[in-house]
Amino acid sequence: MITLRGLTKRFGAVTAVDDLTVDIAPGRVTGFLGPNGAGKSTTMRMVLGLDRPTAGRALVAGRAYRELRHPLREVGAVLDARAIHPARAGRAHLLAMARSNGIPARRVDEVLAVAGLDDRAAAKPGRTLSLGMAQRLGIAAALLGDPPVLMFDEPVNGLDPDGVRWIRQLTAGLAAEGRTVLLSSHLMSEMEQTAAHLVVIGKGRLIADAPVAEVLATGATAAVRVRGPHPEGLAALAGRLTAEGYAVTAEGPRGLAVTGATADRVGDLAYELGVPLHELSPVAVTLEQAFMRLTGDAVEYAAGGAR
Ligand SMILES: Nc1ncnc2c1ncn2[C@@H]1O[C@H](COP(=O)(O)OP(=O)(O)OP(=O)(O)O)[C@@H](O)[C@H]1O
Repeated sequence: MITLRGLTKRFGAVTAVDDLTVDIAPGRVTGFLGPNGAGKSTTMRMVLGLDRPTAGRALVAGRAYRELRHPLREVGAVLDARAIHPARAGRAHLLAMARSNGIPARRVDEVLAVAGLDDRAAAKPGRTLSLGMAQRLGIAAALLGDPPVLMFDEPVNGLDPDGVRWIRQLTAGLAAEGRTVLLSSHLMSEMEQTAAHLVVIGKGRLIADAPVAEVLATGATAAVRVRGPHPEGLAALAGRLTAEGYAVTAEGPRGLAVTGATADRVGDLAYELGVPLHELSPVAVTLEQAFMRLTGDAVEYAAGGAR
């Protein structure tokens, strides 16, 4: 279990993480979603004691990282797969880690096997590893202490389809063993098949904490297209919808696009107002749109922007 309570981190004028309170439960893969700059990495760094919270707490199994007696056995993480020793071979790196943490050397072979690194790959110096191989080595290191809590920052970044499939199977297996598994991503589509539960943040704030299906449903029912023969009737309907807090845009004189409302609600209001409709259809939104809608004005960098 990872417990965040009022977790806040400021860097000068920038509030990277803003009063985040959420529990990351064991036994399922939780996707940690948010646009670039949302504060995902900073949150993970605070869980690992690499950044100190400005306020609030980040706990693993009820304790701050620095209070953990055997940190490697409590939480494993890959924050930056490329942060590996350039000259040292993977196996030597893992052996050194094991030795300094009182973990038996045979565990190195176990985690290399789980990570799908054969003897040849494990003998290569870090700088010669592909990103996919470096990811696997990072994951092997995270698993070394057999920890009940695992955190991977953007684990799918730069992986080929086989690598993506492998990450999915691995993380599902780790969760099925009862571990807490937190994976960050800025892509909703990526998490759809990987995570069971989503924690969505934007500008450091919690936006959603719900099962994947629920988050998707929020987006999928959120747009409705309306057509009717009488522009004045549609204008009245648009006024009523706006008054109820829905976003309405005109699509020509005889059409409306309504965001945030269900087709049922729009249909009921049209009936109440006596406005005839010729079309009332939920608009299928893509996962990315559902995500953008959720994060809304919380997007710090527009799509296709910097970083
Ligand atoms: N050491 C730092 N000093 C100053 N600002 C920082 C520092 N680390 C992060 N930030 C800022 O905090 C905000 C959150 O960054 P963070 O890296 O946690 O977001 P993220 O959701 O992980 O995004 P990304 O996927 O792009 O890494 C950003 O505005 C970032 O510029």
